Amino acid sequence: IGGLVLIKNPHLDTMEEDILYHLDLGTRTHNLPAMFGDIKFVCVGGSPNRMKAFAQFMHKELGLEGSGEDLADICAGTDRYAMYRTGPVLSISHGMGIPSISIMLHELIKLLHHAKCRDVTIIRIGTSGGLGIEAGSVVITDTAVDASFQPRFEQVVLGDVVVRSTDLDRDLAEELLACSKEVPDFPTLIGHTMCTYDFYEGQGRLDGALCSFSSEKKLEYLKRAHEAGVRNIEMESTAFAAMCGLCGLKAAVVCVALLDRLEGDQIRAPREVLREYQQRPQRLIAAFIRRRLGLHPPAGPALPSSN
Ligand SMILES: O=P(O)(O)O[C@@H]1C[C@H](O)[C@@H](CO)O1
Ligand SMILES: O=c1cc[nH]c(=O)[nH]1
Repeated sequence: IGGLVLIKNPHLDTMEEDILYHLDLGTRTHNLPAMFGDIKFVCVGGSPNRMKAFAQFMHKELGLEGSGEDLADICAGTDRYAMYRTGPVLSISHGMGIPSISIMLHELIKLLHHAKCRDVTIIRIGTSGGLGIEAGSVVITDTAVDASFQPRFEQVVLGDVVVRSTDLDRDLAEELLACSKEVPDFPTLIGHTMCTYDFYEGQGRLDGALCSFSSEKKLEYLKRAHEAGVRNIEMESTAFAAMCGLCGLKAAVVCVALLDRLEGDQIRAPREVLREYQQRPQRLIAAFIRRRLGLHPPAGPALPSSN
């Protein structure tokens, strides 16, 4: 049925109650359609403070009443994830890495299903390591690939490896690129995003507690990734693309590059610079949501708060 979230689990219908444990929500304890039925945009990102700042920023960008400073954490009963809503926008943290985002997405997707949400667009706003691009550039992912540059997400289910595809919505990526013209003070590009299971060895870094390869091997790997079309590296996009795609959600990944990995491993930019980088995907997505809602022209030079 048009626009509804598809749940690919026949067991769910037989359950009298569904407890979304890590979100501290449930079908018996909460009226999910009343709380979330009108949500149209879901934004996710690793850090709880970033997602709070994004919700507060969106509150202002949507011209809603009040400062937005007092938005409450809907998942306050648990400290696994943080969730905020303002207008039709839901903002949720997912922690670091595939296991963490995948638990959150199982429960979030069921939440959107129980709430009978329709036509939801979901966007990951994250940070990443760039590949051959200037620090501070924003990458809109066309294809999420694994550490062998393949567009697949492998999950072990009952001891067997299940392979899922990682397609993202092409039109949405193009629409986001078009919106980037409204925030011209940083470069935005479309490219492949490589998703790994680790920040250090898994991303070819020489500066972890363990390292089993030479700096020549590292550069050879990163250059191969670049030749395969990879423009940035992070740790959630394949699982995010696979799960959202299977459940019929239009999904996008928009990450800022904190450094160029062809130039180094350590993130050396001052905290203030990193904070401003983190705001870039938020500003692009705010422009996108405003445009979708017909709130033209863009608001003044507002910035998300510093998280
Ligand atoms: O959304 P975030 O900034 O958490 O995304 C990337 C990938 C990992 O979660 C983390 C590593 O620093 O940043
Ligand atoms: O290099 C980086 C920076 C942020 N996040 C990553 O996963 N890698």
